[in-house]
Amino acid sequence: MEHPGNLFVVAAPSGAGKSSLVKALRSFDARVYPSVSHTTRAPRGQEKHGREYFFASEQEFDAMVANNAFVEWANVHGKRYGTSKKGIQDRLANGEDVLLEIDYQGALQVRESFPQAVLIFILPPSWEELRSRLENRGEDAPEVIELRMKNAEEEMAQVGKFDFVIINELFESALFDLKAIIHAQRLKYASQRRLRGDVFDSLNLS
Ligand SMILES: Nc1ncnc2c1ncn2[C@@H]1O[C@H](COP(=O)(O)OP(=O)(O)OP(=O)(O)O)[C@@H](O)[C@H]1O
Ligand SMILES: Nc1nc2c(ncn2[C@@H]2O[C@H](COP(=O)(O)O)[C@@H](O)[C@H]2O)c(=O)[nH]1
Repeated sequence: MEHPGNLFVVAAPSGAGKSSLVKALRSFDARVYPSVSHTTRAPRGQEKHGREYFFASEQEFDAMVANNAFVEWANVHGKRYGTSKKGIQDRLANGEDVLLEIDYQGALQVRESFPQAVLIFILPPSWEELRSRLENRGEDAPEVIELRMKNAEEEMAQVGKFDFVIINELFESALFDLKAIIHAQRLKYASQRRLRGDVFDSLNLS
């Protein structure tokens, strides 16, 4: 589907640091809109409905699937997560840049509907560091951490299907890489033509 906004998809195993990177990115770049997903998992800590996620019951999620309301959805770590069409289509159509923070299954589904989406994978620097980040975050029970570490093997095996890979070792360096990818995408001909059509027109460029 063609649309004027850029669509960025960031995937990573749980704990690699994608939420932290996207949050930091937003403090520099208000032009990129992070989509809020629906999930059947329970809220953690300070999470608020409509801010981190729309928390849905299994029945509510089933109804959205039946109504074809999702661009993508997947089972991740035993719960369901999905990106609603409503949340992103209008923004993209209005020329806004949208960023999805989702798992690899969802990312590959998004590519089917939006072939021009930019798929970015975040890797941790090591297995030890991934475990230590999950443990130090202090949000998940030990059995949940074990499940996420186990699932990370399958997730990381998908890295070659992505357009860009960022290794999140030093946070500032990974953030720089993320900003660079977004900036490069915005500098592409089609994006510039959409944003700066007046300049192209005045230069008599088509
Ligand atoms: N470069 C880094 N160095 C050290 N710690 C980091 C780095 N990046 C993120 N962290 C920390 O690692 C933990 C996990 O990060 P975060 O919650 O952003 O991961 P995530 O990939 O979004 O996980 P999930 O998919 O479960 O939401 C957090 O406590 C965060 O502060
Ligand atoms: N396919 C999708 N995956 C999603 C979506 N929203 C989040 N996620 C991924 O789920 C896991 C776990 O997240 P957590 O908040 O419970 O730690 C993580 O990999 C997210 O990226 C979505 O809409 N679709």
